[in-house]
Amino acid sequence: MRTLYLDVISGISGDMFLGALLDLGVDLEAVKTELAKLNVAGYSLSAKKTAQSAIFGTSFRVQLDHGTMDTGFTEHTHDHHHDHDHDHSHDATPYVADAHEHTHQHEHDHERGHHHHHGGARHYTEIVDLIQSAALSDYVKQHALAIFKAIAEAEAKVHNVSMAEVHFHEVGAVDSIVDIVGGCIALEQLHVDRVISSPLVDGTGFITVAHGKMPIPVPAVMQMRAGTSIPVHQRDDIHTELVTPTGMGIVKTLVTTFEALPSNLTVEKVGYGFGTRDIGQINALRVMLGTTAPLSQQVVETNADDVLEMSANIDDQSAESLAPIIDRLVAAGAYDAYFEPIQMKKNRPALKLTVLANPVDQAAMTHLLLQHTTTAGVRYQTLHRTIMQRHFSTVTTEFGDVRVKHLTYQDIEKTKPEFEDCERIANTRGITLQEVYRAVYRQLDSAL
Ligand SMILES: O=C([S-])c1cc(C(=O)S)c[n+]([C@@H]2O[C@H](COP(=O)(O)O)[C@@H](O)[C@H]2O)c1
Ligand code: NI
Repeated sequence: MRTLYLDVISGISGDMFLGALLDLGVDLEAVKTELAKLNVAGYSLSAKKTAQSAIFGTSFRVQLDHGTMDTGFTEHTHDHHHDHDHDHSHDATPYVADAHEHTHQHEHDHERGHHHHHGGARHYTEIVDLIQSAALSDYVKQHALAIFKAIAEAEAKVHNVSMAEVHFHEVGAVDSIVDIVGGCIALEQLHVDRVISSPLVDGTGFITVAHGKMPIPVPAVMQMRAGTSIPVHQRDDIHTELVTPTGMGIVKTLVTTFEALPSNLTVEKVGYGFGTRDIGQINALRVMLGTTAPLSQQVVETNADDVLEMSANIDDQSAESLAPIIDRLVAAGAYDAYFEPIQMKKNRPALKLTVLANPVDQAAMTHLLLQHTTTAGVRYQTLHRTIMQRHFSTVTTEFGDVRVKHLTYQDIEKTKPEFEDCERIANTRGITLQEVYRAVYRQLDSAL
């Protein structure tokens, strides 16, 4: 299963997220090509390879063209570094107050005595239309819309307005659209099956935006935590915002579990997406891209371990809608998952779902169980077990290479050709599975 792990060492914003994915190798030109399918113009993107604390990563920025914003307004050029860089007090995001009350504090406007106008503001509903009508993939549309919805719901609640009244003013609108839609495009290109995250880190204190001083976590971020158990650790030595509303919207929508880097994840790549502000330490979102090999193909060096057994009795869900949970649990790393027919209270024929998993995956498995079944609770017990050590070798036969599993316990040894390899060869060569097995054992015997 292809996994993206967010290591939120110093917060997360929209451009840190996209920067980190670009750092993993996503092609910026390909992202630009997809973004061009949106009816948004007047911006350019840059992704610079740069260093912080001698660590190289990617600094991704959205730059609005001078006087060519898609809004038709030609007020100012704004190189928009909203993440972690609010000294200029430019509130870039969801903006909900009456436009005429909002005085833009950007220096260009101050110099020219401009009152910021919001003729270019985009309502949440317009952004939804913009995304829905674009020729983007369903994956990108669904995920981007879900992120915008999470942010707009939080903004609506914080400012006590309806969703339809939430609007993103011109700079913030382009920036958020590019960060969010671009992030989803990048994610699709990485073919990620799941996104998991470390607990989040935010700062403390207050930041100044156009509306005044906002407590950290900023209200929209705090609101998005309502009804969730998203873990956030606040650093009392960092007095600025590290998690922006866009960053939290991305996390809330995409992340399925918050946990330490899974022990069975084979990390293929590490990427860093930089924020702009100097926070006295590396200011980056670190991401790891990796895969979890099927359990039967993992090396085991021990003869004993603990296994978590989880179960739930279910009497009110159709067999049809229950069945997919097994594949989801196994894809997320469960050793096994299965149903047993049972008889429940009120004479109801029902199913008992049992999951065997690594104890470190308890949170992830629980989340999947509660999300995809009707059960209101899950039972746990930790079991001790004896297991055979497991190693692998590759045997070359006249039909092709076959992986072989070697199991050992004290004086006991077992050897088993990998079923998937034998099955593939049997199918492509038009021979029986037995013929492939025999060819493998001939090679093993001749090596003795
Ligand atoms: O403009 C508004 S209404 C606004 C509200 C909030 C709330 O938390 S409510 C926060 N902000 C700040 O704007 C910038 C940009 O955020 P991005 O999500 O675009 O990265 C950030 O400092 C927010 O805290 C603005
Ligand atoms: Ni403004």
